[in-house]
Order: sequence, then structure tokens, then C-alpha cells
Amino acid sequence: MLFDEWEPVYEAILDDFGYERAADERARDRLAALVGDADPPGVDDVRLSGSVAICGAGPTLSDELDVARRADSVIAASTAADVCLDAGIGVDCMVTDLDKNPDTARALSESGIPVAAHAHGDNVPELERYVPTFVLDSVLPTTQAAPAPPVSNPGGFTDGDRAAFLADACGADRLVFPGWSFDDPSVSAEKARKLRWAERLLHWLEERRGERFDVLDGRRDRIDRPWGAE
Ligand SMILES: Nc1ncnc2c1ncn2[C@@H]1O[C@H](COP(=O)(O)OP(=O)(O)OP(=O)(O)O)[C@@H](O)[C@H]1O
Ligand SMILES: Nc1nc2c(c(=O)[nH]1)N=C(CO)CN2
Repeated sequence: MLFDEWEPVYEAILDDFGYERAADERARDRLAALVGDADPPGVDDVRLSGSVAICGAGPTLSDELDVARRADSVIAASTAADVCLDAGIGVDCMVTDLDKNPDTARALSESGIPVAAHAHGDNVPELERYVPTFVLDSVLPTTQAAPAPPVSNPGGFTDGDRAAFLADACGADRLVFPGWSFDDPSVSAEKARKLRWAERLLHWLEERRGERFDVLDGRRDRIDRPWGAE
């Protein structure tokens, strides 16, 4: 994903949530400093092929774990990693903004599993607290602002859709989506708005890939594109 392609989408997200681009950029630069002299993996260092399960943390995940079991690789978003690991399913990559389960991210990094740690304007304290405790050679630093090596921006907003964009950038042939509930009534209003963005972004991604994600079946007609056509 070129930043030029991502930028209009990013601007629409900034507008919708009232986030500040400069705050995202400061967070990105802080994360770059925290990974410091380590040799963190970039997107090109993670190669995936075949089917990749993008595990979301919706309440349906435990009933849909067979989808992850059958996939060639598993990327887990945030707390979906715990559900997979507790069920004995190996996680090949975790995507997180560190707001929920940093111990899991640390443990995965200690096992050499890439942890895509995301910097944004509202998680600098979490970055500062947790990133230095990880094995930095396994931390793949990401931003939603312009990339600034070693911090990359494969695209995406919530941990789950960011995982899908990362899988795309890493060469995945087919994406499957256990644990996704866009209409989950148990989430907060803010989370529901984030999930709406996740849905828009997955729809955009499936079109870019020329694929149809089954998780969007029956929903496409109602998905808008607030950043305009294309
Ligand atoms: N019903 C759902 N509730 C929560 N997450 C969901 C749901 N359906 C899909 N997801 C995806 O699972 C990801 C992980 O969710 P979780 O609640 O563990 O993380 P989070 O750290 O709060 O995520 P984020 O910071 O991206 O909102 C979300 O980012 C989202 O993309
Ligand atoms: N600035 C900012 N960026 C984000 C935020 C957030 O709360 N603030 N939350 C995200 C996923 O939950 C992703 N990006």
C-alpha cells in the first residue's frame, strides 16, 4: 500500500474521530526511537502464502476456531491471540495497539513471532511502557500516518483490519475471517464506529485484491466509502 493511496482514507478517519495527524506522527517517531538500534522486521521480512486466517476478537471466535485451524497461517488481532493460543492454535503474527494484552505480545515476541505494534496518537504511554519489555527483533512497528523507516504503514485502522492489510502486504493468497461480528451489540458506541470503519476497509481491501471476503457477504450494499470514489 502506497501512502498516497492510503492518505485519503486516513484523512477521512482523522475527520470522523477527530484525531490529530501530528499526534499520530509523534507516536510513530516515539515508536521508532523505542525500537532504536534493534533490527526490527519490516513487512518484507514476513512472508505468507496460502490461506491466512485473520482472527478478530468478536464473541464468535471460539465457535469459529476451526477456520483458523484449517488455514495455512494465523494472524491474530489483539485479544484474539489469547483465544487462539488457549485453544492450542499457533499464532504466526499478532497485530496490536497494546491497549489490552501486552503480556501476550511480549510472550510471542520472546518466541520470535512477529508482533505488529501500532503507534497512534492515543497510545504513546502504552508504547513507552511495553515496547521496551519486548524482544525488539520481533517487533514490527506500524503507523497509520506516513511511514518513516523502520515504522511502516501497510494500511488499516483497527487491529483486525490492519491485520488483513498486513497479510495482503505479506503475500497471502486468500484471507478468511474467524471471530468477526460487525453488529456485536455488546460493544461500546465508539467501538461500533471503529468496527464500521473496519468493515469499510475490508471491503476496500477485497476489491483491491479482486477477492470476496465471506465475512462481508450480505453486507456490501450498505457499506459506504466516505473518502470518495476509487
Ligand atoms: N465484535 C467485535 N468486537 C471486537 N473486535 C472485533 C469484533 N469483530 C471484529 N473485531 C476485530 O477484532 C480486533 C481485536 O479486537 P479487541 O477488542 O481485542 O481489540 P482492541 O485492542 O480493542 O482493538 P482496537 O484497538 O483495534 O479497537 C478489532 O480491532 C476488530 O478489528
Ligand atoms: N489516534 C488514534 N488512532 C487510533 C485509535 C485511537 O483511539 N486513536 N484506535 C485505533 C484502533 O482502536 C487505531 N487508531
